[in-house]
Amino acid sequence: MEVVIVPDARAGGELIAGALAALLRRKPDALLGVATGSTPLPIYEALAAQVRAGAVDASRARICQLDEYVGLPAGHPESYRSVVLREVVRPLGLGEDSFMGPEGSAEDVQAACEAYDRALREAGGVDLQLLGIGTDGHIGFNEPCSSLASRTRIKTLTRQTRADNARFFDSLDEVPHHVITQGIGTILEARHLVLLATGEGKADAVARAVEGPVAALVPASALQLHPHATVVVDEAAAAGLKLADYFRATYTAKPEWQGL
Ligand SMILES: N[C@@H]1[C@@H](O)[C@H](O)[C@@H](COP(=O)(O)O)O[C@@H]1O
Repeated sequence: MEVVIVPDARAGGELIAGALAALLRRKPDALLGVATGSTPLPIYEALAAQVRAGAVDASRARICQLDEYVGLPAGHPESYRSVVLREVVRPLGLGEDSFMGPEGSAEDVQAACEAYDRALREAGGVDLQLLGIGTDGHIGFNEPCSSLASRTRIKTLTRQTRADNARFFDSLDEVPHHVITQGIGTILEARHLVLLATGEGKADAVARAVEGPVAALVPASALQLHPHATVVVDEAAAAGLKLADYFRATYTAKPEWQGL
C-alpha cells in the first residue's frame, strides 16, 4: 500500500485526476470505478478541467458505479446513479451508454446484484476504482463486519452512516436503510484501488485502515490485501498516522515516471 500525504483536498483531487488521465492515455477505453460522497468531487472537477483543456481524451472512457441506495424512485436526484451522471459522466462529455451501475429500484434486488457482478466481469473488470472512506471505516457501503470476501449484495446502513449522509436529503428519515454495494471481494478485483480521504473527521478511520490489522470491523483495511492500493490523504486526515514521516519521505523520493 502506498500512502501519499497531500496539503489539501484540491491537491489530492489533482493528483488522482492526473493518475486517471495517465491511465486513459495508456488505455482509452479504461473502466473507471467511481465513488460518491463529497470527498471525490475535486477529482472529478480536475479531470473534467483536463478534458476541457484538451489535455486528455476521455471520449472512450467507461464509468461504473460502486454502490446505490435501494428503493429511491428512478431518477431521484440523490440516487447514486443520478449523482454519478451529474458529477462524472456528463462533465466528462460522456453519454449514459458509457455508464454502468446496479439497479437500485429492481424488484429482485439479489438478482440485480448478481447481474452487476457479472456485468463488471464481462466488461473486462475495473481498471481503477476510486474509493472514499466512511467515518466508521466503510468502503462503498460495506459497513463494519462485512465479509472481506463479499460480492455485490444488499446491506443495511448503520445509524452513523445514515446520519452522515442525511445532509444530502431533506431529513434523516428520507435516507434509505438499504443499499446495494460492490462487495469487498468485488472491489479487490479492480486492478488499482485509489482511496481519497480528507478532513479531520476521517483521521481515525484512515489510521485504523492503514496501520491497524486487516479486519472486517474496518472494511477499508482490506486495501492492505491488494497488490496495488494507493491511499491519498490530506494533512488533516493523516493526523492519526504513526508512519506519516516515512510515507512523506517515501513519496518525495519516488521517481516521477512511476506515477501512482
Ligand atoms: N457510499 C458512500 C461512500 O462511497 C463514501 O466513501 C462515503 C464517504 O462520503 P464523504 O466523502 O462524503 O465523506 O459516503 C457514502 O457512504
